[in-house]
Amino acid sequence: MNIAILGFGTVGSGVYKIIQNAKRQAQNLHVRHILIRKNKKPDLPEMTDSIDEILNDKDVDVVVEVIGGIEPAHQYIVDALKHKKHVITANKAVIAEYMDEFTRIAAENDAKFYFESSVGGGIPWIQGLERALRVDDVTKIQGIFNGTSNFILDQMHRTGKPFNEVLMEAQQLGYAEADPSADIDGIDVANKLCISVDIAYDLFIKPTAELPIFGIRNITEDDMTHFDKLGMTIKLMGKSHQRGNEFDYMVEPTLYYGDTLEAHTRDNYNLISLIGETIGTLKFMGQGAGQLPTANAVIQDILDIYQGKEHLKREFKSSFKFQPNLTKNDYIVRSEIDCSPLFKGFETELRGDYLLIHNIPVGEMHRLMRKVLQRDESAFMASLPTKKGGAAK
Ligand SMILES: NC(=O)C1=CN([C@@H]2O[C@H](COP(=O)(O)OP(=O)(O)OC[C@H]3O[C@@H](n4cnc5c(N)ncnc54)[C@H](OP(=O)(O)O)[C@@H]3O)[C@@H](O)[C@H]2O)C=CC1
Ligand SMILES: N[C@@H](CC=O)C(=O)O
Repeated sequence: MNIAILGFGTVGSGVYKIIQNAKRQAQNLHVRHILIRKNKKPDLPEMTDSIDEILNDKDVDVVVEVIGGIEPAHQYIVDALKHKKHVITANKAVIAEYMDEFTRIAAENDAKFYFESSVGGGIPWIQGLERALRVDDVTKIQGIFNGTSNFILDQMHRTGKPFNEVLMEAQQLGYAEADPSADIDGIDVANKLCISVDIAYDLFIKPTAELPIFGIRNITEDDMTHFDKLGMTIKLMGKSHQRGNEFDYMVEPTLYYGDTLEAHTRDNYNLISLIGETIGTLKFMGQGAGQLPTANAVIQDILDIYQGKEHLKREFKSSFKFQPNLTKNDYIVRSEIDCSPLFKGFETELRGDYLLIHNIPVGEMHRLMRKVLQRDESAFMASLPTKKGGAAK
């Protein structure tokens, strides 16, 4: 099977490396072209800066898009599918934005569009979710979806190193996005949750600014110490629930007690869970970022095509409505301003530098927190865990 790799960075070079050292079924794969930027000096005989050379090469079976970003990645994927080439991508930003278009064009051209590596890096999450959906409705998805933010929070927690130092380490290790604000502001989790929700509920939701998304940019070493004293560990989570004809969606820092799997998810690892009617809770864990785990998932998709393994069909026809206030949580807020008047309709409690807000609808919490941020751009919030039926105090 002949492959063209678009983009030769962390993931692209990982795919090349695995195929060059091929073992087992990967021995059936051959890299025919590697697209590099215009005017960049090619270091390998497979390198070209001409996308047309790749699109017009009848012997290319699969195009692997790992350039990242929206354009030209979007155009290259569309063009490759229209040239009847199968497309594999790890680019969650472009999938979250154009999943419906890619799915339609792939079907019209009898081509496959697979993207296992885009959510959870090396974890077979999409495969697991699609498999669960063969039998069950999935009523809840929640996960640590971002390796960089998990690495940052875990390192801060275990070593006490400052945020910026561990962010730099994550960048050096190849975990972070080209613009790491996507990792720390929750945008990358938002994209991955959109992709998961699209598949789980068979609808198409784009990662817009109106969705409840709050990242970890503002967490401080003092916050970490405070949470530690409470016996809790903080994780950046993506969550969605489906009830009746409605679903919710949120990205937010979340506190976990030390005896949970989430609290024990370290380094660049991700932990993604689903709840299905008959299967109950299923958890998927593995390296959510990094060269070889991600490249491994790309290769798995290519091998699925090689073996003629079909993935789940998507029609995006479900009538579920987005309801930001479907679920309620307790939250902890740190701000330099007195923000309790903003939350006056809810039960609140002042604990030192932190305000606890009880039983507030999630959408409302995120809406009010945006108001807090307008007056104090360093404010931070996290949702609190429930344990044995009760809210954390
Ligand atoms: N790194 C990871 O752990 C994971 C990454 N992903 C996703 O995979 C994709 C690739 O990520 P990653 O490999 O880390 O990113 P990198 O930035 O390391 O690699 C991207 C490569 O594409 C090249 N490139 C950019 N634009 C063009 C263009 N127009 N034509 C040709 N080449 C181009 C870049 O060149 P230059 O260096 O000159 O900019 C760079 O070599 C992203 O969508 C990312 O979100 C998904 C899961 C995990
Ligand atoms: N930047 C991403 C890369 C993988 O998706 C992350 O850190 O998870």
